[in-house]
Order: sequence, then C-alpha cells, then structure tokens
Amino acid sequence: MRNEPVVQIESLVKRYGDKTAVDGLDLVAGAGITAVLGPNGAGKTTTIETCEGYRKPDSGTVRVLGLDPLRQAEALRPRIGVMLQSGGVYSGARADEMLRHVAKLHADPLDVDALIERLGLGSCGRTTYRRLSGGQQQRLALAMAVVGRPELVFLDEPTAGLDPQARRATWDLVRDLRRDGVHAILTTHHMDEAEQLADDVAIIDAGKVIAQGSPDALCRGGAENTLRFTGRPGLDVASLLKALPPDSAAAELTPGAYRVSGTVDPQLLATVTSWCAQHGVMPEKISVERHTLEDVFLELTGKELRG
Ligand SMILES: Nc1ncnc2c1ncn2[C@@H]1O[C@H](COP(=O)(O)OP(=O)(O)OP(=O)(O)O)[C@@H](O)[C@H]1O
Repeated sequence: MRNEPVVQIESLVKRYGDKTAVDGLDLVAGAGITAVLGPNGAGKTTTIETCEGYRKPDSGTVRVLGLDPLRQAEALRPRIGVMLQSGGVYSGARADEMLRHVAKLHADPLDVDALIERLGLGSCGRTTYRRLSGGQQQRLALAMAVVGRPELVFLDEPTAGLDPQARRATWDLVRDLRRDGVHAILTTHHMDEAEQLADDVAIIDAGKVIAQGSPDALCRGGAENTLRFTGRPGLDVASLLKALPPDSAAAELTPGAYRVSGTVDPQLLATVTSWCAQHGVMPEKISVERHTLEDVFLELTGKELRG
C-alpha cells in the first residue's frame, strides 16, 4: 500500500454559472476504498469528474496518484479506471467485443472470460450494448473500468438498479480488487454499500466535506446511541435521568416503554440496570441500538439519501 494519498483535493471550487457546485472542498483519500456519500446535488459527481480530468476546477488543487488530472492526463489515464454511466459507449457493439477491445488497450489486463463469468455477463456476450438490460449495462461498465487492472478505480453508483444477486457479485469483485491492492473512490446512495465496502467514508453536503472517517468511527463519534427497555409503566424518569451522565436523555415513550439516549456504553448500561435494581424494577427487553451510517448521515445533513 502507498504512503502518498491516492486522491488529494485542496480548496476545490467549481461553479456552473451562478451555481457553486463545489465550495472549497478538501478531501484526502488514502489506500483502500473511500466512499463518497451525499444528498442529491451535493457536488459528488462534479468532484469525481474533476479527479477524472473531465472538469476544470475554478480554483483549488486536485492530485490523483500524485498527478494533476488535467496537465498530466496522459500519465494518469492508464493508471485509473473510470466506470462511466451508460454514456461514451457505442451502442451497436457487442458486450464481449467491447470488453475485449478495452482489455487490449492495456498491458496486463484481467482475464476477460473470467471477468464476464464473474459478473454474470456470460449469457449476454453476443448481445449488442443497446439491447442489454440496465443492470447488464451497469455490470459491463464496471468490467470495462477494471479490466485494465487500474491502480485506482472510480465507481459511480456501481450497484444502482442491480438486483440483490448482481449487487453481491459486484461487491465481491470490488473486495477482490481491494485485496489485489486496487484503490477505489466509490459514490453511492446505499449506506449498506458504504458500510460493507468502505475503509473510509466522506460525507459531502453543499459542496464541502462535512465529515470523514471509517464507518465505525463515524457511527461511534457522530451520533448518540439508544438504549431501550420495558418495565412497569410510570417509572420516575426524572430520578433515572439524575443517575445518568449529563449528556443523556430518558423518556417513557409509551406506557412501560423507556428510551435512554446519550453515550451508550457499558457504564451507562450498568447505571440503568442498577437504578432499576434500586427501584425494584425488572427491566425487560433491554436493547442497545447502534446508530447506522444512515442515522449519522441524516443527523449531519438533515436529508435522506436517495433510495
Ligand atoms: N453541467 C452543469 N451545469 C449546471 N449545473 C450543474 C451542472 N452539473 C451539475 N450542476 C449542479 O451542480 C450541483 C452539484 O451537482 P453534482 O452532480 O456534482 O451533485 P451530486 O452530488 O453528484 O448529485 P447526485 O447525487 O444527484 O448525482 C447541483 O446543484 C447540480 O444541479
């Protein structure tokens, strides 16, 4: 694995007319898989396309594998893989021909037949691109992005519209690539995808990175967790609250159903059960809910991810 960042973006600004799509964005992506999450219009695609050399920044610097994607495009292109969304493909060509053609452009391509098999494209090799289903086009785009064994691959919503089986095949392939030392920048609207695949997650909102960290660190640090228990209705919640650390909250949601939120750690669990013991309460159905990336995202951006 490399020491130099895979992608390094400093103070990136990109405007379209009056619209500031990217607003002084800083991002350092290290080795492995970095997921870029953000609500619609947050500036993800613009940022990624700038890294791929398709867009010129208004200001700021972008380095990909240490290179400037515009001025050093020739040196960079063979080292990266880009998963294009349907565009840029001649729709009359056969799927297998297209993949073989792309493979020949590279010095040490992956085995095309194995890749076709892997992504479940075996049955559609002789089909022209325009006749492939949306999901098949998606998988072919992924195959074309990775067949040249790039050092870094940009995956723009790689599983959008795929059925669960194709989704899992895609995840397995991305994991295998990672194991082989391929780095990836992944945009996705699927939190479970980021949780499954990413070493690092950057959350973008309104053209800026507003949080970054491993899925675990974001879930632990960014949000409070919740402890729920049931017991006799009408417990003295104010007394329970007094026993808890200052950042906690406690409420009886429906008669006999209690919720405690705050920093839910083993100590807090012990405090709640010991308070119950002191008050002759047998807490039942105790559960601790760990916040998901989805919760963190919602708290930080106030927005739901597109489904
Ligand atoms: N070519 C363009 N001309 C004008 N405005 C644009 C253009 N491309 C993007 N925008 C605007 O810039 C903002 C950021 O768009 P961008 O596509 O980068 O966001 P995104 O996070 O990728 O969104 P999505 O999740 O919907 O793909 C949006 O408000 C969008 O409407």
